[in-house]
Formats: sequence, structure tokens, C-alpha cells
Amino acid sequence: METCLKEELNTSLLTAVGHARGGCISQGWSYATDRGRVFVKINHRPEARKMFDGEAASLEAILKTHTVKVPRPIKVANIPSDGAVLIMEHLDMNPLSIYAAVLGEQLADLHLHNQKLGRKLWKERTTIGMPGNNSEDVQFVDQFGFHVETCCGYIPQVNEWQSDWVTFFTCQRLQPQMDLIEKVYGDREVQELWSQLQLIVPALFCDLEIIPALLHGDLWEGNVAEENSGPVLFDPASFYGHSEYELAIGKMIGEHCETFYSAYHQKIPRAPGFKKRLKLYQLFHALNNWNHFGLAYRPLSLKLMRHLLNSL
Ligand SMILES: Nc1ncnc2c1ncn2[C@@H]1O[C@H](COP(=O)(O)OP(=O)(O)OP(=O)(O)O)[C@@H](O)[C@H]1O
Repeated sequence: METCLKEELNTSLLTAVGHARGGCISQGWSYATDRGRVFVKINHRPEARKMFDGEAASLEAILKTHTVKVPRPIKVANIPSDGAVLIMEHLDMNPLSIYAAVLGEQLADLHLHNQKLGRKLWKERTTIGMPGNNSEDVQFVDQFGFHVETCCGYIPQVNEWQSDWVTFFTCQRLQPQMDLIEKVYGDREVQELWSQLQLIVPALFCDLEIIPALLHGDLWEGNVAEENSGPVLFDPASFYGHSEYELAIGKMIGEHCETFYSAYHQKIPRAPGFKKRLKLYQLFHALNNWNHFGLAYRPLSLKLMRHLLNSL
């Protein structure tokens, strides 16, 4: 493994620094190298290469917006035995505390970034003498999806481009989770609820204009931190989607402090129907957790489905 890392990084120095860090999905180590300190995530699953290619592409996309700090990806490589590594910039991170409000503002900036590009492009196209050629480093995106698959956990997400958000979320987020549950558990009750629920999903989005926003895509408290100089996000599973989707997982797993939400909503106010849609978005994460961690997430999934069915 160390020989492989030395080759990939073209470094003669490779000294492990500090402790191994284990997330739920991968293992991580920091190393001192000729090019400075790096953080290496290692995963031995068959999906590891796809996971890490998606994570690296997500980090690149967020970096290009210059809105919120994420570690700079350096390389994704296969490892000789099995699996893959993602090598990235090492950051000295502490739990989020004093920068919660700054993170709220910066996350809103990330979500507004594509919208701003769209406005700029429209202005250029409608102003005589301006090129209007979408020539920024990051281009305006008018659909939902992403250019590569990204994994929320280790399950790949269907990121094919789609112009309608409700279709995207129903067919490319909820349906694949339902299909996995059907395959592994053959759960009739959940399938019956789903057949009713999918009919009413569009009603949750009445009169709402949704402009694709670049999302972190897996924003739970375990993927949020701060350095001495400001907040940091890591471990993204990005795609262009509805900005409200991003807030669902934090609400489900534990409250980020209120200062985070109020700073965020000063820039992106809650739209009518926000609370109900949050439940719908929480349903995705409950199902995704069920597919990763098992039946303990079934009661929450059923509860959210019944709640949504009864609320309309
Ligand atoms: N660039 C980095 N520099 C230093 N430490 C990092 C870096 N990225 C991640 N870490 C540390 O490693 C831990 C695990 O990383 P990460 O969350 O990316 O792993 P994972 O297994 O994909 O996560 P999850 O549990 O969210 O599925 C983090 O909690 C963090 O402490």
C-alpha cells in the first residue's frame, strides 16, 4: 500500500501522521510527503473507484465556486489488492462551533452560485455588445444531475441530466432506493405506501420555481467542520438539485445550531411548503440509511411516508 502511495504521489517521504480516521464508509490516514501533508481515504469495496471519482469531481466542482472551503483533491487511484484511494489536501479540522453562521452564509452562496451565473448569462445575452457565451470557469447549468455518478454512502446516485426536478427526485432518487428495498427485503407495506405517495409528490411543488443549485449532497453533521480560519465541508456527493434538499439530512440526524439556519435563510428564505418538502427529502435519507444499515431505518421510513400521505 505504501509503495503504491509513494508511486502515485511521486514522493520519497511518506510518514503516517496522527491517528487513522474512520468514517462509516472508508478509512483515512494523514501522511507527511515531499509535497506537504495529505489525507488519504481508502476503501476496499468494489464500488470504491466510482465513490472516489464522484467525491473528487464533487470537491472540484465546489472549489470552482469559491464559496465554501473543501479539501483540494489530488488524485484517485486503484490499489493493487482491491479497492481505491482518494488522496486530498490535509486540513486540520475541529467540530463546527464558532463558524456556524459563516457556514450558513457560505452554503447559501454555494446554492446561489449557479443562479447568479444564469442571471449574468441572461444579462449578457440581452445586452447589445456583450458576448453572452457562458465563458466562466464554471458554466451555468439549466438541468438537474451531474456529469459523473456520485455516491451518498456507497450507493451510486443516478445523476443523468433531467430538466424537471420532481421527475428527477422521484425517478432518480426515491425510486432507485425503493427498488433496492424491494430487491433485498420484498417489503409489501412500503411498496404500497410508495405507490400512493408518488401520485401526490407533484402537489408538494405547486407554484415553485426551482433553479438547479450545486449541492454538497450529503450534508450531515459528520461532514461539517471548521479550521482556525473558517468552516469546512468534506465528503460530498454533489449534484445540481433543489437547494432545500441539502437541509433535510441535518434536520434528521441532529440540529446544527440555529445560527447556521438563520444565517442561511437570510440569504435563501423558506418558500411556502418548505416543511412538507423537508419530510419528503428526509425520506430519501431514511431509505438510503435503510439500504446501508438495515431494518432499523424501516420505522422512520414508514413514518415519513404516512406523514406525507396524511398531510395532503
Ligand atoms: N481532508 C481531510 N483532512 C483531514 N482529515 C480529514 C479530511 N477528510 C476527512 N477527514 C477526517 O476523516 C474522517 C472520515 O472522513 P469521511 O467523512 O470523508 O469518511 P467517510 O467514511 O466517507 O464518511 P461518512 O462517515 O460520512 O460516510 C472525518 O470525520 C474527518 O475527521
